[in-house]
Amino acid sequence: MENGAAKPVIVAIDGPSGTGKSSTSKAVAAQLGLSYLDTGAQYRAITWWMVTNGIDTADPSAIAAAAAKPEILSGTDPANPTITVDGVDVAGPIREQDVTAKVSAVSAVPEVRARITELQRAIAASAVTGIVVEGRDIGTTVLPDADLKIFLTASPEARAARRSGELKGADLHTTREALIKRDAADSSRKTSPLAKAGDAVEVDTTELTLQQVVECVVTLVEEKRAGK
Ligand SMILES: Nc1ncnc2c1ncn2[C@@H]1O[C@H](COP(=O)(O)OP(=O)(O)O)[C@@H](O)[C@H]1O
Ligand SMILES: Nc1ccn([C@@H]2O[C@H](COP(=O)(O)OP(=O)(O)O)[C@@H](O)[C@H]2O)c(=O)n1
Repeated sequence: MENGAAKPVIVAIDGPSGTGKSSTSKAVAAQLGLSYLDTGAQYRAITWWMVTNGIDTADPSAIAAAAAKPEILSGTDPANPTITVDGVDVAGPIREQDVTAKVSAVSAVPEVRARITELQRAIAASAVTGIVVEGRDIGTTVLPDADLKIFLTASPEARAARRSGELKGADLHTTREALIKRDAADSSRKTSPLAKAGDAVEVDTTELTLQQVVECVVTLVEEKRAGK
């Protein structure tokens, strides 16, 4: 590139819930001076808007008809990621149980995916040094030309234990069942399901600490940058 500026690096991190996507992506982006995008937060935000505005989330045609209405903005600083809908900070409400239970149905609607995918591509294209984008379909659909694709996995037991640790008072068995149900819905939808891209590096995080996962991904990014 001109003036010796490094080409922006695009990193896609996909995988099911509780595998460590958000924590890993934020840490990798901070360490490497890259932007960070939590695409799950965008799907949660549009779901929150549907619920708040009385849209029947069991009716795909009602969701499709409203999909263009909310304005969703994501702040991409890994030290302070933000999410607003029509100017309202929804970082807290989008993690509530009701939104979590409905997000798979809303995000399965093609009109919702088209809208959010367009936003994601625009954000990635404007990242000056590069970006770490985490979700379910980043390597397969949103950014198929990403420089590096990672697919994180972990046993359902480890994932449920991590999630129940976050949700105060959450029962391990109920959390595990809810995760498995959401994985199944996300993996079986027609449009852009949760899937590992053919050229993604799979990392099983069950027995790894967060720091080990971060080091592994940072090393892979540096190797890519060095042209290895
Ligand atoms: N390798 C790991 N070992 C133990 N706990 C982890 C690991 N990676 C992430 N966590 C913890 O598990 C929880 C879920 O991680 P998160 O990054 O939100 O996963 P995801 O984005 O894939 O749903 C968080 O509390 C996080 O601190
Ligand atoms: N790229 C993405 C990211 C999330 N999603 C949807 O958004 C939901 C919430 O994603 P999330 O990353 O916040 O999930 P958790 O890791 O918080 O469990 C997922 O269960 C999917 O239904 C998606 O369809 N595509």
